[in-house]
Amino acid sequence: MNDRMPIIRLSNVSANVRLPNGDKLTTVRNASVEFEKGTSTAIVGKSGSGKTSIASIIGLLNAQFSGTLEFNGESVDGWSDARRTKFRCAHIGFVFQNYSLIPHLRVVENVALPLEYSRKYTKRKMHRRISNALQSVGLSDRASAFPSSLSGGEQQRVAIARALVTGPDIIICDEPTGALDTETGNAVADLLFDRVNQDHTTLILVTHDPQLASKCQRQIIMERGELHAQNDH
Ligand SMILES: Nc1ncnc2c1ncn2[C@@H]1O[C@H](COP(=O)(O)OP(=O)(O)OP(=O)(O)O)[C@@H](O)[C@H]1O
Repeated sequence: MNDRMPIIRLSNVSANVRLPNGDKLTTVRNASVEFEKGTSTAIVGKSGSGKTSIASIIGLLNAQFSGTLEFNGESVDGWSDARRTKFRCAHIGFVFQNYSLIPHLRVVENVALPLEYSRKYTKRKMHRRISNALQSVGLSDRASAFPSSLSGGEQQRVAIARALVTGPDIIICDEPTGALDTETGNAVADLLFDRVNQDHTTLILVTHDPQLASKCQRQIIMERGELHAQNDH
């Protein structure tokens, strides 16, 4: 891996969706941005400005876009679904606003999912990684619980454990604290920033919350699908 190269680079990325009435809506318009390894970036902007859309593209959850997306200088153009999934499992942790936990799986089984998809861990290594991930979010004692018996903050911490369990280079969070009270939200945010500070993880945070955004090294504003740099500090 070349350290001088941005870990993520978007060049002229645009995306459209087709509305039920047949009209075309541009969700991301000509976005060009780079993310350096070990940095934190907030993507802020009004509801409907395209934040989730661009996060989904960067997280390889949506392949329907034009322009170029590169990881460590390699374009994902032409990657098969299998290649995208493999890369996502190995390198990207995604935290969704609504937690997206599987309700009929216990906490431990939810956290195990990315390890199972990647198929490269022995049972023993999986067990160790899951224990460490649950410990890091303070939920070791809830491993056997089902998501419905947990509070919102606990469910979001499980979602973060699931995103962290593979030791990803990149964490993308879509409103990770949106459903949480301030104190719980701060605790969840601390977990994410710890990864940036301790492991040089690259954090991309989609948020409405100016206080959370201000904890990031850089803020980018989205307006009607366009990205605008805000500040670097
Ligand atoms: N699959 C889809 N079908 C129709 N419209 C869509 C679809 N996906 C996104 N949109 C529209 O595209 C625009 C951008 O949506 P997006 O979810 O990216 O915005 P956002 O900034 O994340 O909003 P929020 O802060 O409310 O989550 C919105 O107007 C949304 O309604």
